[in-house]
Amino acid sequence: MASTVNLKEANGNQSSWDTLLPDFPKGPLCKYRKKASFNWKEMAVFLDGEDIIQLKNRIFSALENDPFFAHRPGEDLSREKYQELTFLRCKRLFEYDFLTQQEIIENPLKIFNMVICIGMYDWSPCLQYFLHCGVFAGTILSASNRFADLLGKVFNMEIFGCFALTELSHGTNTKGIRTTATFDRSTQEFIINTPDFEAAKFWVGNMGKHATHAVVYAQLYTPDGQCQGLHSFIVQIRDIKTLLPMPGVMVGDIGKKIGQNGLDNGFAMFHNVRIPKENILNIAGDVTAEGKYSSSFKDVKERFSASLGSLSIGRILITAVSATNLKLALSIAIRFSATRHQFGPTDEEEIPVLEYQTQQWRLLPYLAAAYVLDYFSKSLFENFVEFFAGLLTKQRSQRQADLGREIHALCAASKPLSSWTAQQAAQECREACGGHGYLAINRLGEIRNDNDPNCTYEGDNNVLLQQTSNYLMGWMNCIRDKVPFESPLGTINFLQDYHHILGRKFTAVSVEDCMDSSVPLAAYKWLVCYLLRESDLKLKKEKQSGQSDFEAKNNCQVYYCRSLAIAFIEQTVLQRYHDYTHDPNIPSALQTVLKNLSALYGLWSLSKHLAVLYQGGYVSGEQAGRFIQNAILELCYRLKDDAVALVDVFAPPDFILNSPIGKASGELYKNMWSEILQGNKALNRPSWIIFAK
Ligand SMILES: CCCCCCCCCCCCCCCCCCCCCCCC(=O)SCCNC(=O)CCNC(=O)[C@H](O)C(C)(C)COP(=O)(O)OP(=O)(O)OC[C@H]1O[C@@H](n2cnc3c(N)ncnc32)[C@H](O)[C@@H]1OP(=O)(O)O
Ligand SMILES: Cc1cc2nc3c(=O)[nH]c(=O)nc-3n(C[C@H](O)[C@H](O)[C@H](O)COP(=O)(O)OP(=O)(O)OC[C@H]3O[C@@H](n4cnc5c(N)ncnc54)[C@H](O)[C@@H]3O)c2cc1C
Repeated sequence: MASTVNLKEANGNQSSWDTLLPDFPKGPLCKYRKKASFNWKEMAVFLDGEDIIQLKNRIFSALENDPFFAHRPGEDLSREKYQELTFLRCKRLFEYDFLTQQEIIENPLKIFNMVICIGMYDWSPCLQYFLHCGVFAGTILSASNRFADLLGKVFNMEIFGCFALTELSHGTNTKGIRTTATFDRSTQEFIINTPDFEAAKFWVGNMGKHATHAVVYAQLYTPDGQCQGLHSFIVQIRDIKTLLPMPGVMVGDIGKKIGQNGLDNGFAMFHNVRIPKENILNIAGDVTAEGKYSSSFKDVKERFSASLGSLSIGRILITAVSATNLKLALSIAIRFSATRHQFGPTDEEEIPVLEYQTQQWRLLPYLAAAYVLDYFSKSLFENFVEFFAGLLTKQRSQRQADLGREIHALCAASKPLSSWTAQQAAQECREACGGHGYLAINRLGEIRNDNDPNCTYEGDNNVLLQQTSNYLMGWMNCIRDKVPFESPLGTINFLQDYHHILGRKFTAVSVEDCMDSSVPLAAYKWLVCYLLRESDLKLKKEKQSGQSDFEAKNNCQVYYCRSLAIAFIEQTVLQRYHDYTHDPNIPSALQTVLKNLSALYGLWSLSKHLAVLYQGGYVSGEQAGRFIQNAILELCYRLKDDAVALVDVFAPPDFILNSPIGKASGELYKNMWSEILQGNKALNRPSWIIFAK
């Protein structure tokens, strides 16, 4: 299957790369930089293109030169101050107006990169900004063009928006949402009600302190008393000038979280709040003036998916956000590992900890994952852009519907894969930096805590994976009946070969044989088919033993459907990266390192499934497992001299990375020491000490 992100010409030469990407300061990292097998600037230009690098430079330099974004070493901000600063920063982002509408239309990847650049600095202002003008405004935009006036106010920041789906007692289970919107024919209004406090909107980003308007999800009731299912409505929750709650609205802040504390997450209850009929976002359906429900979707299920369709972009971006956290954590841990010397072959000579096999094995597969997931999130974003264009032009073709389902199935698994990978990596990076990794100024704790909710919001990871396995299981009838099938993005097309693939075996006879990503890719195809077959058999067995559909499905998750969804997304992510890195147009100087990254990611991910590969008979004997393990170690070894250059490609400037041990100079101790001493309280005498006389 061809990937959608075009291979970008790494055109230009050293001098044009130098203009875009200045050299790093000289220092202890030079030793590794000299050993790299490729030019990091060529790689950066190849991966992003000059246009995107210019955008990144523009954003990074604006933040660095703006006093609102200044770092304050040693200062512990209170939550309230942090929320205030976040809001002021968010306002500044509007003033910068980094991208014009035209630029976004010409290259939608620019908005994607903008999310990442701002998030690299701090996720709180980034999420605040994009919840308002991405999630809130994007949901409205995809519904209808009758809200042009309101959208104008969004982009002028005259109003401030949030996206209110979750309630205190239901989140992932959106069918359990209990807020109601009842149509009143006599006034042509909807009446929004919260039945009790357990149905209060809860967790809503921007709602705690700032939002004036919310997209509120509620069960729509027509005057005949019928519930027409989940729909979304624009509801004003605070006065635009005073920020006092609107009549009938109780709104507040939910308090301190584990991370992302600049963002104000809030709750709201509605008591007979009246909104004009026009405020329904008629994505799934609408109500006539007489109170009749109408929908262009033929069944309840389709309506349900349409009303939740806007969640896909969030999940794709969370895939990218998590990959970004992976990059941040690795930039710090790899630069640290290349400059931190401990132990050595003799008493006189200490070696960088990156030279230890264990350190390489702990970090370098995550480095490969950062490259692979970054590429995947971009390519999936581009798939989404195609889908979104269809949505805006009201396409109702079968392809459009199938594309929506496929993107949903992909991002419902790529979000878990990416967020979990980043979460585990952040912890590994923290430990890989020893005690210094635990010092807050080095930022690994913040990265870990800010990444954490990526595993939960926009749908809990474990529950979302069920969407992907449901999608895959849905193809079983075609597979069994040998009916030809394909999907718009082609991600399931290989399943047509299901019967053949199941007969295949692992054929590598040496470690060298395993060094290309085609080896894990072939194994993954077998694994997906095997887990699909086993999940299908297990489901049948559960049903035959008298379990209800609900119970049967639940009893098929662990070791079956859950593993299936994970194997499928790992396979898909790897397939895209394999195709990308094996394209003959890749500049020759970059080919080897990119292929090594692809092979390492594939083998390392696959190695977590070794038990199932043996269990199902795809591999047998002692040697096969050994080959895979040794190939992983060999690839880590081959990549270790490239590791610093590989993080140089994606690490943001020092100001943005904001970690003394991760600075580009590699002056690990000088940087830490000066940061500690800059802290205004480092040498203070405590004011509270009173010694006994
Ligand atoms: C040219 C310009 C282009 C520009 C492009 C646009 C750019 C815009 C930029 C925007 C920037 C945005 C920046 C965002 C920044 C990123 C960070 C985001 C930070 C987020 C903060 C947090 C926000 C939130 O958390 S909001 C709350 C989110 N809540 C959830 O996600 C709830 C999760 N639960 C669910 O979605 C569902 O209930 C689910 C999926 C668990 C299903 O539940 P259930 O079991 O009850 O249903 P099923 O029976 O399985 O489903 C029925 C049917 O529907 C299908 N379906 C469900 N969901 C979807 C969907 N989203 N899309 C499509 N289809 C769906 C499901 O597959 C079933 O279909 P079948 O065919 O019957 O199987
Ligand atoms: C920082 C943050 C910001 C947020 N921002 C917003 C926002 O702006 N707007 C908004 O509307 N919401 C927001 N949310 C809410 C978020 O979308 C929900 O928390 C999320 O969808 C998970 O739902 P839940 O909390 O109800 O978890 P639950 O669905 O109750 O899950 C609890 C546990 O039960 C397990 N579980 C549940 N169902 C099943 C099942 N069928 N099978 C197996 N296991 C199951 C889950 O795996 C999980 O471990 C935010 C949340 C956070 C943490």
